[in-house]
Amino acid sequence: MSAELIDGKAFAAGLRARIAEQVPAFRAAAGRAPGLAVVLVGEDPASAVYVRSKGRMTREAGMESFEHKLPADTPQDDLVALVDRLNADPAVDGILVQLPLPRHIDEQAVLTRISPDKDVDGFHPVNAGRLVTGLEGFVPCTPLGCLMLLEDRLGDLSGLDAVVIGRSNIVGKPMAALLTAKSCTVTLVHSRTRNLPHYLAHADIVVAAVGRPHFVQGDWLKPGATVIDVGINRTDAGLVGDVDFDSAASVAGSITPVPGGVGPMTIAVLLRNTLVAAHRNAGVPLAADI
Ligand SMILES: Nc1nc(=O)c2c([nH]1)NC[C@@H]1CN(c3ccc(C(=O)N[C@@H](CCC(=O)O)C(=O)O)cc3)C=[N+]21
Ligand SMILES: [Mg+2]
Repeated sequence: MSAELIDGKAFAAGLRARIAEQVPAFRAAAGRAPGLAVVLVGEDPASAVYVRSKGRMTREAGMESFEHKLPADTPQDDLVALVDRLNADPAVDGILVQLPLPRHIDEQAVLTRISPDKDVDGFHPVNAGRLVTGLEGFVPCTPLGCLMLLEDRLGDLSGLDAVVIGRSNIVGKPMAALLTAKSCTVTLVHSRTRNLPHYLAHADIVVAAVGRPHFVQGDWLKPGATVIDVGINRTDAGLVGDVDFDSAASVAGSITPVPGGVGPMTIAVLLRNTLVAAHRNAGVPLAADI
């Protein structure tokens, strides 16, 4: 191992502390706390763990957490009706509907129902459009967290070659848009890409979001590259990323671990987006950029 570790867990703790520092000013100006509503449908144990830690960290930051747990067989209309009530509730600044949803529910029908101004996940097509056109909106938490780690490590990203692996709406596509906005030369590769190592050989930045354990090999990387591993794969050996950590760490300049890398950033950015939403929704300017 010669790469430096990018400590996402520590960075996320610092970000949450900076958010918590700004909450009292919002409370004083608005007369209420910023509020985040989290909706969980069904009993998926991993989802239940995430939702619990989101609630705890929301409260630790001084914000209000509204948790809605619905049975797995909840009709889509009931879920949509709940989203409508949360859209109309002035105590709720951000709404997160935990994914994946049970199979009988049309995910897009639910996500597009969330008011774009409360869409702290940044999954609504209006916010996706705002991101690619450079308008103010909400950016999905995982790619924004990756960008924060990259800028902390590398400073100005302008002119760097970036390869994003994976083209999901949640990570790959918004990540490519963010890096493009930061003037990187971005290549988006995916499962149908021929000769993936060809593209990686030139990449100063690699963001891996493929959902395949240990997929990215160290000998594909440019020596000194900065590697961000978005993968959360549960295997018999525990939680592993999309990057083959041991081989990658001997070639990369710096690399995020799994766990302790991108995952904690996702929740910290969710709190950041919620604080930003609260200020926008209440018409209270934010004192400092976070
Ligand atoms: N509407 C919605 N928004 C999401 O942002 C969302 C979602 N649905 N569904 C599930 C995925 C997954 N996700 C993670 C959040 C934190 C960690 C995290 O904190 N991971 C820790 C360890 C977790 C563990 O040990 O299991 C780490 O990587 O160090 C991981 C994954 C948010 N998601
Ligand atoms: Mg793919």
